[in-house]
Amino acid sequence: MSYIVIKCGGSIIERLPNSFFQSLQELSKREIKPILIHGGGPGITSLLEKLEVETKFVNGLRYTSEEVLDTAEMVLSGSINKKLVKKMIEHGTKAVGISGVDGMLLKAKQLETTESLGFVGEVSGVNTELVISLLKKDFLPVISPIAVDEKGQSWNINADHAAAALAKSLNAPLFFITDVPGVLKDGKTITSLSSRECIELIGASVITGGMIPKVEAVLACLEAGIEQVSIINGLEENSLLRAAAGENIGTTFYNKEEFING
Ligand SMILES: Nc1ncnc2c1ncn2[C@@H]1O[C@H](COP(=O)(O)OP(=O)(O)O)[C@@H](O)[C@H]1O
Ligand SMILES: CC(=O)N[C@@H](CCC(=O)OP(=O)(O)O)C(=O)O
Repeated sequence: MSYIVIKCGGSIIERLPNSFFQSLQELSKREIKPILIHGGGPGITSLLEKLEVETKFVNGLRYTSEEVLDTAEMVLSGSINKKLVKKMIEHGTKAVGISGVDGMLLKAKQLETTESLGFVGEVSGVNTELVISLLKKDFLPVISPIAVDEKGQSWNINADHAAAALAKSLNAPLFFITDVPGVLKDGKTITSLSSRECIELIGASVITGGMIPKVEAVLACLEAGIEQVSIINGLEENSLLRAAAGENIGTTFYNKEEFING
């Protein structure tokens, strides 16, 4: 069985066109099986504001205290995960929502960074058996990026990082669905990028904020030999189906240097 991993960003979850869910339904009937992993950063921020808990980001990653962790888990594994599953059911898809905690789907350890980020983790293992068993029964897994360690401690994983770990463990192409048409420079979409160019664009502060973990995730995938990673606009009608059909939309990252501009 072969797979594609689709990561849907919190930036657009509330605004996804119906064609996105129709595309997932269409893809789920094909031989290459889709798996959806989602974020929900704006939803977490909005609940934290209501709770009057301060929140800050360091290079696109949220500083996660115990209180922030509880809120993130509630929003990601609760409301957002179920909202997506219900939308997919409405479109005829057999969707099953699970968090990275369930069945230790995403095993975590603390993310090592220069500045401590609290309960921000990185994925140290993926229970691919669980994902594959759902797919074999024709369920489409919808995964939230809260992970767990052997002590039963939850960890907040940036959804882009979690998507890369999942794609790497399944050796699957990865599509990031977000609110911009791809990586932008001077207002224009860069259609293809190499690893070297990505690092340069981060260094030059062209890539900032939430685009940093996305590009870090891309680099991890390319390093692991994933054939194709793309960042595409979820607001564009049928963007997912078009990208899955090989159309060159958004920004595509290839691990073969000969396909790369510049
Ligand atoms: N060079 C860039 N090109 C495109 N977007 C960028 C760039 N640098 C920073 N960004 C920001 O990254 C955002 C996407 O990241 P994020 O908000 O985390 O999305 P998502 O929730 O889909 O993961 C864009 O909306 C944009 O504000
Ligand atoms: C550690 C970290 O940053 N976790 C993210 C998890 C959600 C996420 O990544 O959502 P998006 O895809 O919408 O950005 C957060 O707390 O916002």
